[in-house]
Amino acid sequence: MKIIIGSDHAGWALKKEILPYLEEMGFAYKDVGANDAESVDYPDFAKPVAEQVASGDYDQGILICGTGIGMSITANKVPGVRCACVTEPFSAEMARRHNHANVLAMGERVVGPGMARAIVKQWFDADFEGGRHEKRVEKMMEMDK
Ligand SMILES: O=C(CO)[C@H](O)[C@H](O)[C@H](O)COP(=O)(O)O
Repeated sequence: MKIIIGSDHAGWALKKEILPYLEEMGFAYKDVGANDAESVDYPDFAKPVAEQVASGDYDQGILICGTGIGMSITANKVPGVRCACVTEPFSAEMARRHNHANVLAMGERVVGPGMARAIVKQWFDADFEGGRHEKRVEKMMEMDK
């Protein structure tokens, strides 16, 4: 599992908490920044993460900003990306099992480090179920064409 992760200044501190957890889980990751709390623009980080997931260079992306919303709106503009902005583990699991989501967005101003770890665990523990969800995801992806 290859993961690409990015944040803006408002998600940087939470990203720092998540990176060692990814290592604990045995995942290789690439961090595209931000690298400190200096104010930056979230699309500058969401775009490269989303593009490199869409291209297949990475299996999954993680994006963290203040709320996760700006990151998710930006990521979902890239064809092939299914980004879910998640605030608790049940939605993380469902986003993977039903929506075949390939980018996780979270907000540092919304979830604490413990909740974020629980979200990340559920995200990577869950797999796409296929079946009745297959054609629904296909219908979504048709809109990228
Ligand atoms: O895009 C966002 C909201 O949808 C992110 O939460 C940003 O991190 C946030 O807008 C940054 O806010 P700031 O006041 O510039 O720190």
